[in-house]
Amino acid sequence: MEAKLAQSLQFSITCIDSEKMVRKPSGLLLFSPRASDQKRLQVHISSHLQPTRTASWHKPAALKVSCSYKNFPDSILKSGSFPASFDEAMILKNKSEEIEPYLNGRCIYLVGMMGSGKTTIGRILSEVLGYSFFDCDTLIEHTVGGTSVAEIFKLHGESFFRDNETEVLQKLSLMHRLVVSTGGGAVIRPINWKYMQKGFSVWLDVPLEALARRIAAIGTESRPLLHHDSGDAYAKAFNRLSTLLEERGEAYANADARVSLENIASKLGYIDVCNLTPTVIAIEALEQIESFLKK
Ligand SMILES: Nc1ncnc2c1ncn2[C@@H]1O[C@H](COP(=O)(O)OP(=O)(O)O)[C@@H](O)[C@H]1O
Ligand SMILES: O=C(O)C1=C[C@@H](OP(=O)(O)O)[C@@H](O)[C@H](O)C1
Repeated sequence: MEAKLAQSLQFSITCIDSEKMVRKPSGLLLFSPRASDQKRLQVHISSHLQPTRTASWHKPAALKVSCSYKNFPDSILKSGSFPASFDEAMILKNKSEEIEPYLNGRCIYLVGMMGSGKTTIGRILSEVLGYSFFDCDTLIEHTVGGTSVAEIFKLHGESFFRDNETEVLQKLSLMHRLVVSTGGGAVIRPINWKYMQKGFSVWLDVPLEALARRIAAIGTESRPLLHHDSGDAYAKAFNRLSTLLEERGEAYANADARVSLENIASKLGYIDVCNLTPTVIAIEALEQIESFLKK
């Protein structure tokens, strides 16, 4: 899919007719929240429903539902090595059906530091919303003849990479019904915001410690700005990421919506953000988009 888009980016842009593709939500879900919230919620999802905060995802609920696991795409129940609970998957599906009509086909751009989960969360969001998913880095790699991001940095330098990044964002901004995982540095050029403002931008705000843990676990081969040959992987990643975050913090805050993992963890009573599954984070992203839409 991304290969195909990369080709179309080079020749012509195929604009997707969002009107024809809008999904009509339907279904009936019955939620029985636990003792802490005795109020029984009946959530009718109909095409006339206003986007309201109906079932709150942060209260794991005993669910009486009219569907089964078969109703969920694989990516929701299992994103990489992160299995989602049935409750989480149900709430995500519910929330996505609720807000999808109000997006009017506008794209969602995920921004955030390297390792913040833009690709992981982006794939989940695209699946539940019935959108296509694109990763800017992958599109840039295709545009530059299949050269990896690391090689592009090495052979042509960062500003060449940034020019390609801007070009890809400009072309994506002409399209509809996409979830786009941008590169961590896309926020530094004001022109990129002009393109992203055609849709909704969502900042995945992940604490530095968690980012450094993730980067140390997966390595820095594909992330040239973090690459190092030796030394303590966690400490190196932490130091480099913290410098980058100082430079970019304000730029990320330009996003329409912010998904703070610290805020989600505190709502759920978790001490560490590493307990948050991608599905829970995707639900919060939809809730934050919904709040933005209501402004
Ligand atoms: N909620 C999460 N908890 C733990 N690890 C995560 C979570 N989300 C993503 N990851 C892991 O972090 C790494 C970076 O995620 P990725 O989605 O590639 O980030 P980005 O696209 O922002 O660089 C991957 O190994 C991914 O599996
Ligand atoms: O933060 C950055 O400047 C970069 C982030 C990377 O993308 P991810 O955020 O997807 O890792 C990639 O675009 C490039 O290595 C530069």
